[in-house]
Amino acid sequence: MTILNKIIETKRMEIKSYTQVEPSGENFPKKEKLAERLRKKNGVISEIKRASPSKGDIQTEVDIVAQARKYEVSGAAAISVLTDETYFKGSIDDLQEVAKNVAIPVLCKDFMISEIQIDRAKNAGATIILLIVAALEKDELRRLFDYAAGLGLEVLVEVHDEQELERALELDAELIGVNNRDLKTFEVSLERTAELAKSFPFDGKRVLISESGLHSKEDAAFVFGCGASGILVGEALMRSENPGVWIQEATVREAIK
Ligand SMILES: O=C(O)c1ccccc1NCC(=O)[C@H](O)[C@H](O)COP(=O)(O)O
Repeated sequence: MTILNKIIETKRMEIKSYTQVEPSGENFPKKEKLAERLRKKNGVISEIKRASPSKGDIQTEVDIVAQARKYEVSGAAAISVLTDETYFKGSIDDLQEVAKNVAIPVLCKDFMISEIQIDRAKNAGATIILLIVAALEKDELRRLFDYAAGLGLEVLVEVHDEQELERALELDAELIGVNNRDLKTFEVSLERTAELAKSFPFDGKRVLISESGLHSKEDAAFVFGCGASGILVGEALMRSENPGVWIQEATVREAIK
């Protein structure tokens, strides 16, 4: 069984205990659309990642609000918050804390298989959700994509190969993420972004986001050079002594489109 299958199996169990989502009543700072931000200027989607299946604990005791503020003031395009508890030690409360305290787009990074998770994400202040093509049947993907869009959320559709890219394009997704991490072996290769960029329709509407395994400004330059408008970075920022400098160095050559 792959790690993705294992996570989805756990998720199916977990969501059984989710009850109807009551509106939180929170007033979240208004946020721009990520797609619009990335069309204007390449950027870093900066992640709050306490732990992961591939790396174990990364920074479990992090002050997430302080970390999110560092990302925001350094010019991050958006903040991604891992909300999965079992494998990533995150929570929906982490998401809500971040969304209350920043005015840039916030991605709920989880393994979505049901509308109730999307309701929870929206209620906790997310402006973007993730849908992983490999985790969903065709009709489920369409249903969840339309549901999120109907709530005014942006959807980052994650792909790993050509067939999945075709499915993302069938949805007319604007935010398409290429995950450089093989979820079967955990092997990371930025060549995955380079390969899929060859068949990516750079039409001014869709934006390509390179996800995972980016550790240096050279890595960032490589995928931006392939046509990516955004990079999604977790571990490198969480381990960095100065994540703000990391973000600025990764985007310095990308300032003008
Ligand atoms: O990070 C993992 O080990 C992982 C394993 C299985 C499924 C998903 C996983 N990560 C989720 C992510 O998408 C990453 O957190 C994100 O792309 C950032 O990656 P990185 O910069 O390599 O921390």
